[in-house]
Amino acid sequence: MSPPNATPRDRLRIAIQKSGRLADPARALLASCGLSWRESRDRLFCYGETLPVDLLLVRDDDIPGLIADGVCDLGVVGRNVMTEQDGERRAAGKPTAYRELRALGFGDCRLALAVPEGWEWKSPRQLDGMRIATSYPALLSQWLADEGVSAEVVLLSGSVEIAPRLGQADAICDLVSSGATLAANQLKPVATLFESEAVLAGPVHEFDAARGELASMLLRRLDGALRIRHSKLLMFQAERASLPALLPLLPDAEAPTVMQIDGADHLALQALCHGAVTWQRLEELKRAGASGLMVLPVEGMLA
Ligand SMILES: Nc1ncnc2c1ncn2[C@@H]1O[C@H](COP(=O)(O)OP(=O)(O)OP(=O)(O)O)[C@@H](O)[C@H]1O
Ligand SMILES: O=P(O)(O)OC[C@H]1O[C@H](OP(=O)(O)OP(=O)(O)O)[C@H](O)[C@@H]1O
Ligand SMILES: [Mg+2]
Repeated sequence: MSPPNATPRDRLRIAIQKSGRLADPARALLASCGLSWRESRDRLFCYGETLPVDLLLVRDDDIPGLIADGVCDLGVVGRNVMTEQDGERRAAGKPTAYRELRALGFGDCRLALAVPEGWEWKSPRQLDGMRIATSYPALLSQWLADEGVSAEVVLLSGSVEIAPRLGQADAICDLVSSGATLAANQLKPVATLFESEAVLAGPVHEFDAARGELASMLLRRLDGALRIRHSKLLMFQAERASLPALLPLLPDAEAPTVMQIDGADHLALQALCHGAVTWQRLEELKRAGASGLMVLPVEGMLA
């Protein structure tokens, strides 16, 4: 069932971050699915040219709500934001309104609990009666409940790491990637509450026929794009006798295509490798009997 205020549309609308960490990779990924757009003057809306798939450029925090309200059909957002807002909705007695359709492999980070470096950390029970600053109250409260800890959650919308130095909180719970921000604020991570990356989010209900077809096509293209994102096509020649030495060097390759040339023993091979094809790997293949090695980028793939 569609949300009540979803207006009938035959175009698909995807919400992405206007500016920030997820903005460029989200756009690049959708462009690699063959989408292109004409941007409005205010840079808030992009009209799909190659396909009827438009973009809405917004704050990342607004994306789950736009999907819940049926204003957008899909969104690219951090799993952290989606899950936090789902927790907040459920705490307010509202039903789940969106779900993760695909993990997108960028925007990796984790939600961690961090304490002042001088603390001797033993267990979450040390947090009993303490104040913890966070922008993720639902995820933190759930973790505290699971750990049986009774602590005060201090809600901050940003610059959470500074809260202990300002005396606003004893510990913090925030996103961590390199750990540099924690270190700069004399904090150390002691527990990971949640692992995150960017995801494609969609509604819990099915789309109507027209948008359903568009969404299915987009997901098929997206799967192809995600699969080949780090892939290379490797081409080379070898004697048949070298195959037992060569094949173990291609553990990440799909079954290679093997063609005979110049009689039965001289072969041409091509293999789609999903891992890194480094110089070192090429040199190992050469030592194992490969010649005429060529590495080609892969532009697209449809299974
Ligand atoms: N340090 C980080 N490293 C990697 N990914 C991160 C990091 N911090 C956040 N992210 C991911 O990127 C998302 C967007 O982060 P960003 O800092 O751009 O958001 P924001 O400041 O809330 O932006 P907006 O203005 O859209 O509200 C986060 O929700 C998270 O999923
Ligand atoms: O572990 P690190 O690599 O240091 O990254 C962690 C920091 O990145 C994010 O903030 P951001 O830089 O987006 O600034 P913000 O305060 O505007 O969210 C997050 O809120 C942390 O503060
Ligand atoms: Mg935000």
